[in-house]
Amino acid sequence: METIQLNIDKALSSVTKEQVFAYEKEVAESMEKLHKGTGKGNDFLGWLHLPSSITDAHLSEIEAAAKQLRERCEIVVVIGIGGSYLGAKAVIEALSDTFAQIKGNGNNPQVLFAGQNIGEDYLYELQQVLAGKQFGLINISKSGTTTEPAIAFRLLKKQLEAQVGKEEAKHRIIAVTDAARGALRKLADMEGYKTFVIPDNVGGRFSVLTPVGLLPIAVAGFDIRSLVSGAASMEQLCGAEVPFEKNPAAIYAATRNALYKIGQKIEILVNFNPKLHFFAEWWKQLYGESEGKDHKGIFPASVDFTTDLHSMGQWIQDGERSIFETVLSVNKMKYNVTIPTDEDNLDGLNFLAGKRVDQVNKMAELGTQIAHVDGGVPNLRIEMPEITEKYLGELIYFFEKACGISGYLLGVNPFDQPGVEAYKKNMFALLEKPGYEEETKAIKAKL
Ligand SMILES: O=P(O)(O)OC[C@H]1O[C@H](O)[C@H](O)[C@@H](O)[C@@H]1O
Repeated sequence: METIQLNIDKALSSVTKEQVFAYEKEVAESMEKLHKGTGKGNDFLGWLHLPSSITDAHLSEIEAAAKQLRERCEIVVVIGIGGSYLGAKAVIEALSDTFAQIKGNGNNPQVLFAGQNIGEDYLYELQQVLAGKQFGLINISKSGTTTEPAIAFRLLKKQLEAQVGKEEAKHRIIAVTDAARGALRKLADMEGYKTFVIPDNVGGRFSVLTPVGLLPIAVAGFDIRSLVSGAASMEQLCGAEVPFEKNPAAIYAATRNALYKIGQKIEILVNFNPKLHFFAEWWKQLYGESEGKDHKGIFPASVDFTTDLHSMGQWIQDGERSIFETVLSVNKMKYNVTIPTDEDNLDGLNFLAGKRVDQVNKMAELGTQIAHVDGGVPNLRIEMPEITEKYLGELIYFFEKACGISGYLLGVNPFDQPGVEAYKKNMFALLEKPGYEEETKAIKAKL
């Protein structure tokens, strides 16, 4: 059976296999911390066995709720930020027709996003798109108190109720939030919205395989069962009992930590397929929030190739040698486009006539790998047979498991994010939120 494959051969000019394998014992200890729940942040390990424990009944409930929205709505707006946004966005973008918003999307509603920014023009333009349309809302917030989605929900709830009335609006709003806490839970219970629970022990950035990701993905018309089963097969392949050298999550965690140790402090997730752009955004939150603390951590960056070879390519080839690349490589394209021959051949490209576009892309990929490795950029490669729900599920779990191991190797708590509160505190102080009087005074003195 085909699965995603990790290959670290082209990183081994910078670190030796021995340096990677020297992590075997520490990886085993990290793995034990995860599986026995004895490490830091052990109240957030609900993602570890999530794929294998999702029940058929739970998936059916999500599918039924998705069906309700699909039947009533031509547009569904998913409201959320961070972990309550990026997983669904990543999977939907990866699986969708790139031009679905122009072409239409068959029987599927358009899925749009809000609450992931505080862009006034973004919200205005979204409201204009929704005017006169049959739309619905999925409001996602684990804490139920995050400002960005709360502002978006306030606006769009009002608009929906104005367009279809309060009663119908109730059937078009679904809330995904904590079982008991937070303003969104209170509001949903008061208004009588259908709700789904984000388990207490699953942090936002690890929540894509809960209704946080599964509901929007199902609304968009994709197969959540296949996504979950891909993740479940990776749960086995990255299990605690799988030996170090055969365990892709263990090898990835060890390699990136070995590279970090020798000064490669930036990891660039590379794709050669624009559909994976938002997968990298999801990955950046996963690794950035998990590892960037105590003044430590690899900085997770991303590029889309070949696009960014024409902008960032120079830096990567020739800039400071503090980076390594992890390339997401997709074997098989969905469609077949052949380069035509041209009588005049003014562009000199007739040597490519008859070749598929992807053949050119693959040679760009190979050429880039060789150039970057020659230029001193260690290269890890993850091969994906094709972009399907199953392989995305595998990739998601692989990165989650490796992230847990890697965070423990680094010596941090991979499951908290205390640093993100600093801007919120200042923003509330500047906006003179009741209860922030002291902070307001203090921050105004700094202006
Ligand atoms: O789901 P929510 O509670 O609204 O949180 C949404 C996001 O914002 C927070 O500030 C955190 O940095 C993220 O880890 C989280 O995923």
